[in-house]
Amino acid sequence: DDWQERGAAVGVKREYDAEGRPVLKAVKKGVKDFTFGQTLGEGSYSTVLAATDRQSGKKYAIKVLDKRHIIKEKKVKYVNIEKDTLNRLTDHPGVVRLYYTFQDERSLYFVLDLCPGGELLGVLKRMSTFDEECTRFYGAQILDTVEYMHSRGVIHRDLKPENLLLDENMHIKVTDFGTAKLLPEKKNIDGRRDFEPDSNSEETRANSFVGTAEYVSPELLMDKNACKASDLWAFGCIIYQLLAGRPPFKATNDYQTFQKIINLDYEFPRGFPELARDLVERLLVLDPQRRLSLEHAKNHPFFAGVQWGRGLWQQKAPRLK
Ligand SMILES: Nc1ncnc2c1ncn2[C@@H]1O[C@H](COP(=O)(O)OP(=O)(O)OP(=O)(O)O)[C@@H](O)[C@H]1O
Ligand SMILES: O=C(O)[C@@H]1CCC(=O)N(CCc2ccc(Cl)cc2)[C@H]1c1ccccc1Cl
Repeated sequence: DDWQERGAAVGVKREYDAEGRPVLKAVKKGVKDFTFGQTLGEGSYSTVLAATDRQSGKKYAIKVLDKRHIIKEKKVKYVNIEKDTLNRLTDHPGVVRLYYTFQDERSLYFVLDLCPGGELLGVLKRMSTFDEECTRFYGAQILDTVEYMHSRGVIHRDLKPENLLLDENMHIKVTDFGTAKLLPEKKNIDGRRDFEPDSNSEETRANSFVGTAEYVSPELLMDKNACKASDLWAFGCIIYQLLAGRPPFKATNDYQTFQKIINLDYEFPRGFPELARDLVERLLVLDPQRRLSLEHAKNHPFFAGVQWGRGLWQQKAPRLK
């Protein structure tokens, strides 16, 4: 249907003019502030559309969620987790930025960074495998972003090439935070916000969410709790997949994939680069306590020469060959 017909500027602020008469001022964006373009993709509960802010001309991706469907499928919790997580991850180039949210009677709207490069999975499928230089660049951008998320008390829990989008410079943008784990915030006396250290606290145990079979960590399968190291396990699977063209643990059904994971049943294809193999072997460790930490992964020889921090995000993405 015509998107223009929907919704209205939803937030209003009551102000008073010189004569004390109430003036209603639209303070937020609404559907009418955007011109909607092509459908970029569909999720289980969402449609993502390209859109242009009519006033600034800036292009965005707007994720539209159908309220009735979300309520029917009991996914209201995920909507709030996605919003709260995106509101916590506001200043890193590797995270899809949430600019506005608004709603109308039928839908919720998330105005996000537009990622014209699509999913890293799509690029990998077209290339079949990445060479070491591309794997190093994209691996470093992913790791840099995971470090930022963890520093903000966010465990992604579903890292995979489908959730790694590419922006107009073919740089990484991590997305899909509806299933993230938000570590509780500690109240500091000086108002600084930091987060409880990663703990296998009771509530994590209670979590029923399991990520995508090929990337789920053994600890999540064995005793239900995800920790920051679970994202490093998924990272190891992604590095393997970029170089091998397929994930390390892949079977005909999820149950058999889980069996391979808990038995660490995988092998490297012939010709898999030695340094990358060493990195993957130190990440795909069953015991999360013995798994390579994020800091050690950044310092692994495979990433020798990588400029971490701002420099990583200013350089040109390597040509995918
Ligand atoms: N910011 C974005 N820019 C460009 N394309 C996007 C953006 N966000 C999502 N997409 C595309 O839209 C599709 C739907 O994304 P969405 O996050 O709504 O659902 P999903 O997470 O892929 O599916 P599910 O909800 O079932 O996990 C994705 O496949 C993705 O390719
Ligand atoms: O948390 C917020 O930012 C507001 C608060 C006010 C509000 O009503 N909403 C929508 C709440 C909501 C969530 C899920 C469904 Cl299915 C319906 C309504 C929230 C909201 C508005 C727009 C987009 C997302 C959300 Cl969660």
